[in-house]
Amino acid sequence: MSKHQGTIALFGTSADPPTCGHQALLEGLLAMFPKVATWASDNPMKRHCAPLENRKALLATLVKAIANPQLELVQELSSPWAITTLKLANTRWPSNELVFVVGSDLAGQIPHWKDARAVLQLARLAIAPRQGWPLQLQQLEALECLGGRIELLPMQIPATSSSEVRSQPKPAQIPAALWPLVLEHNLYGLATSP
Ligand SMILES: Nc1ncnc2c1ncn2[C@@H]1O[C@H](COP(=O)(O)OP(=O)(O)OP(=O)(O)O)[C@@H](O)[C@H]1O
Ligand SMILES: O=C(O)c1ccc[n+]([C@@H]2O[C@H](COP(=O)([O-])O)[C@@H](O)[C@H]2O)c1
Repeated sequence: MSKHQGTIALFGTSADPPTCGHQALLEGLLAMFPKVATWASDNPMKRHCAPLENRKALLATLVKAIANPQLELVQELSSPWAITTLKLANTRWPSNELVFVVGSDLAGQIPHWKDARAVLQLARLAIAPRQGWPLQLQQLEALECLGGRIELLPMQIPATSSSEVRSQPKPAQIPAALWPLVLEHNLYGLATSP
């Protein structure tokens, strides 16, 4: 029996915009978990560029392009607060084990999230490696001190970042399937980039 049988991987993202890194992360999760749920959310620690409606549409397009029945956009889970998302997810899937997935750049900030201890109680935490953000022992210890049950995901994800795409056009970091929407709504200045 696979150790992840019955587990649902939860992956929330600002998706401002989704990059090839988000795509690789979702595809990596699909190889490991029987079900993956994703949604676009606002982040209380960030100022977003595109409205949530546009970011949701971009992520929905990426999900459609990945075309795997194990992957679902569950936008109803969207909240700036992980605690709210996890309460909704537990109500929706009361019998499944839940794993909240983040990149290693977020490991250090999770103890400062709203109701961090409760967040770590409601789901296990899976950490995907992000290039340039090596996990530090103190970060893992701080999470474990709060009751975190942590899994490190063996994945290789390209070093893309949404903020890099926003600060300078980086067409190669945008998944091919997103281009029609990006051009239609003239998002991120990419319509006019060379
Ligand atoms: N290239 C990547 N490698 C590993 N993890 C990633 C990568 N891109 C995003 N993530 C993870 O995916 C989740 C959603 O990230 P988000 O949508 O904020 O993208 P981002 O590139 O980090 O955005 P920004 O640059 O605006 O901070 C976070 O948990 C983040 O750590
Ligand atoms: O709960 C919090 O305090 C909190 C603070 C920052 C980020 N989050 C969540 O972290 C996930 C990833 O956010 P982001 O912006 O890195 O894509 C997303 O689901 C956010 O709602 C949650």
